[in-house]
Amino acid sequence: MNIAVVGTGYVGLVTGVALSDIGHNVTCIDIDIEKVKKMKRGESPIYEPGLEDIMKKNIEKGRLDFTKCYEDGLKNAQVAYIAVGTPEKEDGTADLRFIEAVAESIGQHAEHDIVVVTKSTVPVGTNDYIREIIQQNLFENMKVDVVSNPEFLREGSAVHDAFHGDRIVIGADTQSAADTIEQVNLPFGIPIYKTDIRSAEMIKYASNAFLATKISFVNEISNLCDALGANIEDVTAGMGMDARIGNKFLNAGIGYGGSCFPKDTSALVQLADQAGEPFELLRSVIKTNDKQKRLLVEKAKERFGSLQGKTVALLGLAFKPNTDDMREAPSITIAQELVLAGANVVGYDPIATENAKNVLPGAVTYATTAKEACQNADFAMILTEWDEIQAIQLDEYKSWLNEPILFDGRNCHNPTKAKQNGIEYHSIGRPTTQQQKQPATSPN
Ligand SMILES: NC(=O)c1ccc[n+]([C@@H]2O[C@H](COP(=O)([O-])OP(=O)(O)OC[C@H]3O[C@@H](n4cnc5c(N)ncnc54)[C@H](O)[C@@H]3O)[C@@H](O)[C@H]2O)c1
Ligand SMILES: O=c1ccn([C@@H]2O[C@H](COP(=O)(O)OP(=O)(O)O[C@H]3O[C@H](CO)[C@@H](O)[C@H](O)[C@H]3O)[C@@H](O)[C@H]2O)c(=O)[nH]1
Repeated sequence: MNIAVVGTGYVGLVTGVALSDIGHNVTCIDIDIEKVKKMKRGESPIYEPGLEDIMKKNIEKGRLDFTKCYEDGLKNAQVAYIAVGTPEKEDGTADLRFIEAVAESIGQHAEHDIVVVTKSTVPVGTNDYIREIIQQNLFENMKVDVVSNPEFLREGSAVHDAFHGDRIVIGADTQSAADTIEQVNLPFGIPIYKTDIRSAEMIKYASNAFLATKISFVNEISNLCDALGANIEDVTAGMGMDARIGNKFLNAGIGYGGSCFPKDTSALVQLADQAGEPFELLRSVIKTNDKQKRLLVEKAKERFGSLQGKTVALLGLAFKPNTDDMREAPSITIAQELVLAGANVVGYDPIATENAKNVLPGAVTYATTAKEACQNADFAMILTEWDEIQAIQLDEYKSWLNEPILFDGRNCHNPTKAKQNGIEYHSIGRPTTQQQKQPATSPN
């Protein structure tokens, strides 16, 4: 099938590349001309493991192309995917201005019947709005169907997820549109779930809100473990053995970040308010997450009294491993709090440093290796569990840091081993080594 994909960010580019890899002819449209030039050369503008190889392969096979021009991109397209950003507005609602612009452009340039598929995460009801905008902009009367096809890929494993996702959700209000998009996706061999448009839109928000809730829940439990002397890893291992709970997405840490959970939880809270059904649980999830992002700095302040003049190495800056994405990374809040407390902050990330420079406070300096970040630092904080950072041996910290003090926001190391290595080790929901704790006198 001939397909246009509008927007070539993390979702659009991966979608375009994956659709071309299963045999479709794909033209990706983006307004960013520099990006388009780069992609035409087979270079990915984002860091996503495995993406560039498949991209190059399909460009060479003549199935994948890039353009800035809607007219060219839509000329032969039977299907057009919308994959532009839906960032958070100041009031927490989803900003639909990129969606509106794309819908207008599709309406203005569509030359024949077309199925428009929304991959972007959009509030319930938005696909009706998209259809309206397209129809208002059409030159002649042609058939435009809209389909909600939310995306569930995770950054860092986006290529794997595109080919091995758990489900493909297709929300349509005509059988023919649903069938067309089912046909497009059949070669992936992923289970397809068909429903109506509004339910499909809601599945996306509900899924992200549920996953965010799981993380805030486990973070609250980890803080209780800290206070009561239990170990969060043993607790989640025991919880996860219950098939109804499941053992995934139970890692306590420094809060969720990224381009999706923070904005999508806020958007759903706003949507719920507008619908007259306030979502108090989700409000608490967000509040817990904001608190959790500050936890490591609170622990450091408790340990040192004052952080004035202390040098801190931040290891890992991206919101999760295997991505260069810094959107809503907990490292932003942590670096801000540390700078505010008078600390000298040295950051290191294997991939995200250039993006970090745009969002971290100007006072932060950057190292090119973890070792360089730690040398002359009074303590280190692990913020992103990159393989490379997890692989740093405890005795290396001991030789690099001024004092062997480590705050591990991702529970990468074993507290017992840290103690054996003479490291003062603070982590999330697990015993701190080399510090006296008062035993609780009564469980009540
Ligand atoms: N990033 C993820 O992991 C992820 C996963 C699932 C769903 N989503 C959702 O997918 C959508 C896209 O997210 P993203 O992270 O890929 O966004 P992104 O910001 O990385 O990319 C958006 C792209 O759209 C382009 N663009 C903007 N306006 C345009 C226009 N008028 N015409 C053509 N191109 C235009 C931009 O230049 C940019 O390249 C969002 O709604 C997001 O919530 C994201
Ligand atoms: O047990 C866990 C799992 C994740 N996280 C954090 O949660 C955030 C999000 O992680 P993850 O979900 O792996 O990455 P994303 O790329 O943001 O993917 C989420 O957001 C996407 C955009 O909507 C969806 O498509 C995906 O299904 C959904 O997992 C990161 O900060 C992680 O560190 C935890 O703290 N503990």
